Amino acid sequence: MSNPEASKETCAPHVVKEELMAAGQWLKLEKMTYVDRSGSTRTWETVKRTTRLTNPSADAVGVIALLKRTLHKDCVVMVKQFRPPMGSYTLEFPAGLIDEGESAEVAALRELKEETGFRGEVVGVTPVTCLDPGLSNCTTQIVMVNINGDEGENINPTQQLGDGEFVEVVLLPLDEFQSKIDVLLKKEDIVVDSKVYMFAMGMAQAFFKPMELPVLKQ
Ligand SMILES: Nc1nc(=O)[nH]c2c1ncn2[C@H]1C[C@H](O)[C@@H](COP(=O)(O)OP(=O)(O)O)O1
Repeated sequence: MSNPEASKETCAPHVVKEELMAAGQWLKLEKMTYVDRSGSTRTWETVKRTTRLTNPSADAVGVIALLKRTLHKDCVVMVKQFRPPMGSYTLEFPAGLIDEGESAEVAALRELKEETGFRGEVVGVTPVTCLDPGLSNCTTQIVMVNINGDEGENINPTQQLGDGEFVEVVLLPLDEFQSKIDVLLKKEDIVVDSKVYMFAMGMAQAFFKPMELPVLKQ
């Protein structure tokens, strides 16, 4: 199939100018001027964090933490908190900004301990991923963590919350993750993070779809 737009392509798109429109302590709004692939100069309004680090990791980490306990189902450790930009409570993975010089793995274990009290062990990490690239250049790395729930400090976990932080820990069984989230959403005025719900749908497919294959139904 021929693409009429292809004949207009003259160059690789690139940013030529970033102009500050407004700035606060944590965020700034910029007007970015860029050249698109047809060679036309255009602008784009962009939100950026003022806290962007010089190290190569992402702005923030999200933590998929699995709590593993003897004689219990594996649970995903979630956090519920009031988020001012949403004007409501949200259901999210534990998360937070990466400090200068910190790796994503170290930041993940620190944030998990602070927000939930659990001590975990890293089992996987994503590359730097974008969050909402039409709005912002904000990035995150998602870190997979296992928690030995039979271990001393994980039996009675103690949060280490800062001033103004109010975080409720919510444990949801991994094998019913999506349905338990759906129950919470029906019961409470709460918004779920898209990463969480995508993970839940993926887990539901992984758990239940194989059983729906005709060959396994007999
Ligand atoms: N966009 C923000 N506005 C603020 O007024 N304050 C903000 C913003 N982003 C971060 N912060 C503050 C809030 C905390 O005091 C620190 C650290 O946040 P952290 O816990 O690392 O991240 P979140 O859990 O995502 O809030 O930054």
